[in-house]
Amino acid sequence: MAQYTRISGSVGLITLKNPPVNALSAVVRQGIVDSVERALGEPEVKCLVICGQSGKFCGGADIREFGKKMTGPPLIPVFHAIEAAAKPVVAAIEGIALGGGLELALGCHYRIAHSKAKLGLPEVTLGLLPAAAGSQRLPRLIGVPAALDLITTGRHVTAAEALQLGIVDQVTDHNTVDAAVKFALSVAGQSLDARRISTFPCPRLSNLDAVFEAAMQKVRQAARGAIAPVACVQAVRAAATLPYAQGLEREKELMATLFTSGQARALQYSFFAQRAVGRWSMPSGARWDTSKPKPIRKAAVIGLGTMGRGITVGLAQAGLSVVAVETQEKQLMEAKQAVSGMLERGAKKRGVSPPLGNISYSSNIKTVGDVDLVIEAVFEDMALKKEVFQQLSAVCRPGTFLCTNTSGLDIDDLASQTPNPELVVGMHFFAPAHVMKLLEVVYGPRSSPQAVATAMQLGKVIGKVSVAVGNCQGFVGNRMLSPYLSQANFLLEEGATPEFVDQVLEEFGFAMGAFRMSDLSGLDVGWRVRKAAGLVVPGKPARMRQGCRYSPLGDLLCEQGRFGQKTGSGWYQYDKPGSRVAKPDPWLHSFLEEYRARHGLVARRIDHQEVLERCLYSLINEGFRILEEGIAAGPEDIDVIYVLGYSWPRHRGGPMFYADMVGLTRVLERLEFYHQAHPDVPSLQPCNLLRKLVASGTPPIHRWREVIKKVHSQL
Ligand SMILES: CCCCCCCCCCCCC/C=C/C(=O)SCCNC(=O)CCNC(=O)[C@H](O)C(C)(C)COP(=O)(O)OP(=O)(O)OC[C@H]1O[C@@H](n2cnc3c(N)ncnc32)[C@H](O)[C@@H]1OP(=O)(O)O
Repeated sequence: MAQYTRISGSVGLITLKNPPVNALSAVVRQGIVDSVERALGEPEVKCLVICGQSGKFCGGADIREFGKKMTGPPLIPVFHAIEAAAKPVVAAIEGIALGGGLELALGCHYRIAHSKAKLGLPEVTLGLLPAAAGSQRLPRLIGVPAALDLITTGRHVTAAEALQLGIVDQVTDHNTVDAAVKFALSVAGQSLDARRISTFPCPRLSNLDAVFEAAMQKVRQAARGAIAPVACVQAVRAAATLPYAQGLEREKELMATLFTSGQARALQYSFFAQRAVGRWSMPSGARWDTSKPKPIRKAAVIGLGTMGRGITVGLAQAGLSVVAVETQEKQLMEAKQAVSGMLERGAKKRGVSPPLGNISYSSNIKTVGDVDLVIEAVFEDMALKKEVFQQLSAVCRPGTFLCTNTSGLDIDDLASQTPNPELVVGMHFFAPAHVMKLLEVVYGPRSSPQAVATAMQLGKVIGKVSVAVGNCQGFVGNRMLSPYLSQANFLLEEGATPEFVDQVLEEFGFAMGAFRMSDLSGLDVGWRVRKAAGLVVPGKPARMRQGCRYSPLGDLLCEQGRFGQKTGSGWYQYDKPGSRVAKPDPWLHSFLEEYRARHGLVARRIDHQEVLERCLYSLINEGFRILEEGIAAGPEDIDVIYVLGYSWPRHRGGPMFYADMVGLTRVLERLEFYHQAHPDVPSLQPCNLLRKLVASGTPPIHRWREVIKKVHSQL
């Protein structure tokens, strides 16, 4: 709702009340209309102030209303009524003014912001554009280049930047509503002719075409197929070239296309999924709301390689006290320098001082005796990790949580090295660990709910989106990647090239195709895992292992020392080791031809559809297996992992959302088709849960949990 009160005798105060972020629901919109009408009708009222309850101005349109039948007054006429008012209206911006919230403020005659407030038009991140006249008012207020930047990126700006850009008129460190009331009284009675943004001409640009061409090129490059950023540029162009009323028409037309698009649905699903993963549950019934985390004040990181350094930076930046341990003196010195450099660069960016004093370095593992939690980040080798866990069990005080940063090793096996396996969880960070948002928190069968709650809470403290998953080979992300990469390899055997496979996957929206990504991560990583699993038989490049089809192509490249970017060659060639520019490699093409000839394989023409379906549907099929086994609690967990950790295009929601969009019946049919053609590839065999979902009438994704529950109860 919106509450109307009178303060200081002559000020009408409208307070938006719709927790948690005062979103502009139908009731709130109606409340604003009624309050404005009332204030304008009261002769004693000289001016109005609009604010939000609980220190939050407004988080924008109510996203939960999208996709439902629209009721209540639409936003544009509401904002026009405010702008047309004959009495000054001042927005008192505390906390947030985002999307429709900022558009509401732009409809007001003046804007006063608290110094800690954040403002922005993030609609593009939801697959939309600021279609409550934001795309038309903002360029008129701050000029085209700055408006293009804010609207196409959706970034939030601080109150200080908003003041500099001219979005707000004043910034205060004190009570914002008081400041706004004082300000409103000071301007009451003055002419409002120069305060109605819709009447402003858009600031002229001499190089208008060049500015818009450059903006379009920039968003097309960054968008990887997303349509909203392109529409945002088009809407701002309308503001720059058309009268306001016509610009609004164009804004509406562009919004109509976006509003009902699959991309908007995917991005809005992603928004809620990212928040839903915090409400984790385990198959035992333990849940986020019944498991209390222990506060972590002091943590230790063991092993200061690339991952350990990033984790140390993340912990120190979040204000924790960190003991950073590396037993090799030379490596310790290098790590200290690297960590300090990262902290200094990060602090410079944020305009704060680097938290160097939060870290103490040591080459002795015995120095971790008084910490609350340890994150072991030594080399990915089970024997080494076990040794470290045994040492930690001896030196840590009772109750210390022992976490391992691993991308796929057995958490339970490691837990068995300690007398308190309930205190052990996996924390799978993604490189670079201080930058990437994703954290897989992996619980073993003996991990206690409190250990999981503590790791999830710690993830939140250090700014990660944490997803709780069960223990299995590769956990969720890497386990699903395995059939995807296998299919990519099989396609090469059958006649495709790495360039073609990557092109198809990149056109789908991945930042990198399977082969460019493998070259970046290092081909030796998978080679080591396959060796440990007994799949690599030197000198035996046969195409079957343990009764299933196997492609030894990656192993053969590794045997030649082709580990990817770091060695200057892999699936592609590079100018020098470490170079990032992948070039097609004639050597690789002849190698593939010889390989096919040696195995009696005849290259055939493979089309886009086959590449996409075989790579993606096998990955999705593994996702259904993961849900069936209870390794992930719901499809949102998998989708968040893929969007944040594996560059799955956000505007496609994630693999499970994509399956829902394609249609489960279609996915099932195509998997059956490919499995018939390749009966020796078990990952193409449709899993039970997928069949069950189709048999139960292909419910929409938000109802899959009901079917999953039934499957689990029958196990
Ligand atoms: C057929 C043709 C039709 C064509 C035309 C139709 C047009 C009709 C529509 C016109 C509208 C156009 C223009 C306006 C559009 C918008 O305003 S879109 C929304 C823009 N706003 C945002 O994107 C802000 C989103 N929110 C956030 O970024 C963050 O939530 C936050 C505000 C910064 C707060 O962050 P934090 O404190 O970390 O809390 P969270 O956990 O993120 O959120 C707390 C809960 O609040 C829920 N929530 C947040 N924002 C909204 C919202 N705008 N609407 C509804 N709910 C919101 C969030 O989901 C959390 O709840 P839970 O999910 O239950 O945890």
